[in-house]
Amino acid sequence: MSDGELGYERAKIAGMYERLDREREEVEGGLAAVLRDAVGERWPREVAVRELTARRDRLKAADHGLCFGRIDHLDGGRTYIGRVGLFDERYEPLLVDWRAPVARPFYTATGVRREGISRRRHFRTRGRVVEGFHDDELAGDDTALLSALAAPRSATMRDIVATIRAEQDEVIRLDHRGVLVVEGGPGTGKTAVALHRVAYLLYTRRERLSRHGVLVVGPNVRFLRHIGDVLPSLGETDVVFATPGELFPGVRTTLEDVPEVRGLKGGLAAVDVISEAIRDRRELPDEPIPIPLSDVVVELSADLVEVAWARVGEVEHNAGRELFHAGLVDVLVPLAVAAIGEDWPELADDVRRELRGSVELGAAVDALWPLLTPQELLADLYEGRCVALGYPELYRADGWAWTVSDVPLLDEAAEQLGDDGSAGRAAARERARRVEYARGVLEVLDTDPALRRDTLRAVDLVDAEWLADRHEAPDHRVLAERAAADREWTYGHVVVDEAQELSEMDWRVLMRRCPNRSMTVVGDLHQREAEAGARDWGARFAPYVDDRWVHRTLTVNYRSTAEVMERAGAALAEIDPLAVPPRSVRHGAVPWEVTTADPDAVIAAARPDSGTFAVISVDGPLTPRAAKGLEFDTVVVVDPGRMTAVERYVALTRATRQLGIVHTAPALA
Ligand SMILES: Nc1ncnc2c1ncn2[C@@H]1O[C@H](COP(=O)(O)OP(=O)(O)OP(=O)(O)O)[C@@H](O)[C@H]1O
Repeated sequence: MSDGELGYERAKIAGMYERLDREREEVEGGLAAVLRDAVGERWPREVAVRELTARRDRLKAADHGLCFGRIDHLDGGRTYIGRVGLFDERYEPLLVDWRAPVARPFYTATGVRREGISRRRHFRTRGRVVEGFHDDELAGDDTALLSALAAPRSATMRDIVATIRAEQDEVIRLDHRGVLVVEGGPGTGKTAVALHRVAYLLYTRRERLSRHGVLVVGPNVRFLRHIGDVLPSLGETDVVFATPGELFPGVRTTLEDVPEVRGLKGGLAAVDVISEAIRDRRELPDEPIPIPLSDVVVELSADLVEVAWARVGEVEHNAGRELFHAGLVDVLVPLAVAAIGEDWPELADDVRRELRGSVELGAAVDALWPLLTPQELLADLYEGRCVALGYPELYRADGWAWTVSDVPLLDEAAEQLGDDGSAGRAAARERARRVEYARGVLEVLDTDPALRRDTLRAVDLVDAEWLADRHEAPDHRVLAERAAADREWTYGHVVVDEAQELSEMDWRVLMRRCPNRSMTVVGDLHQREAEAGARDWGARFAPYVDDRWVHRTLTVNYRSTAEVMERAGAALAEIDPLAVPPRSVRHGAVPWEVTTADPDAVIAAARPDSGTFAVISVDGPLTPRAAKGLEFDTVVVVDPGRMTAVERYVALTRATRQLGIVHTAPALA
């Protein structure tokens, strides 16, 4: 990036901002003129006001990162790409809206399919100033690939658009609307490919995806940080990144259960455990509960409660409370009428009304059929109820200390509990109140004698509902924030990385979040550590999509050298003697291996002056589990003999350049 070129781009983009400001002034002027216009027809005026307001808001929003990219066409032409389209005075395009067809190669061209462009330029801006840019030269040959692979890695993954290979390109563009499983050994680019597929889909299916967003699920926060830079650099922001421990709004956890409990919570039997726990919260009274009415006291016995239970039928627990309440009223009315011993026509109706409003009966409903949140249900289950229900292994002293495997159970509980409808009723009441207020405002304006009949009146331009909605505080959060905070949000596409680790219960959550089943699932069954994880993709997806899922394999390793992969081969053979390791495209240093009583000294000596470095051992600092999906230029693996075969395979396949192995010898006495 030369200074001259940067200066050129700065001037170019400053010119776009000038044009943007001018256009904004024009739109503001136009809007003011329409609002002043007292003679035009009502509807055309209203349409003009709405259109100009929308255009003004769009131009305002474009201020932030107005122009973010440029593509150079093979015929020598250039196109600048940004948030809105702008023309110069001669109607030549100055900036092209990113949604226009001509902008497509910015998102979809790769080294394999250049789509008529030779270069893609990404601008980095702060406010209105261009701070710098970087280029993807779409050379499409192996020199570019090999130099990219040989370059030292940083803490975050870069995008690989410039050097994508044919088998990867096919996956990125695959036109399959359902579940796509991408499998491949370590370093085959599964993660990189899944992220580029997101960028591609965000472009080609933008209608749907810009409304619903995309969810990317990765194994841990460090991994999400590692990959988080790839998508924004491809120009996309409607994406929520989450670990499985973050999929239930309001709960964020990285705590883990012991493997035995993880297994129990991960299997489908957990669905029944939740149902049992809910049923167990519906109580029968030990003693009859007295319900005083004005003329008599009736008693609510266990038998009567059972009759009311039976009337509720199959509904979600919280929604069932209202039916239970109504059922109790039904069974108590004849009892009360009989106890009063008189009979006049309105008596039953009076008693019914009184029972409905009875504080004592309301309290009885709360005690016998309590309103429950998912958190209350599970905490109570873990803190003791689990023992009585026959699941003592679920016991923990602090029921609220959430673990990652609790998240799908909380979600399941939320589904089975449902809501009691109060939030919806409150929202409807609030909107009705706002509309009523707006109607009042309009009436005041309309009857103002100062306004003559032939001048434009407020009611000519707006109605009460429009006015009410306009004054509702707008939700300024970007899609990703709104989606992440809403348990019932459904995404247009879901990407799952390290998918072999997810349990059956995790998949239930993800399928709920993605009812259209548009998913990119990447993983490697040979790297599965979790007991409740996947052994077979078909079995995982059959309950949701039968056999209508598609499988692709990536076979080339872009991370580790042939020498590193050869050393990792024994661990793979232990996991699966028939497995074929991915083929490396590079050669490099042979891994070193030492046995020592002083591993710290060896590790200190192995630390390179530059490049990323990690020490992987079962005791940390980086465990094999936490190292999943990550990579470093130099890796030292300590005591692989203390690891399971899968942990060893994961640990030994993290290095891009140099691998060292340290075995700790017992210190001499
Ligand atoms: N076509 C490519 N050009 C340049 N680099 C590539 C290409 N494909 C993959 N890479 C690089 O190879 C490395 C490994 O990719 P990635 O992490 O996506 O692999 P993975 O299959 O997800 O591995 P793991 O199973 O270990 O998680 C990354 O640094 C990625 O940028």
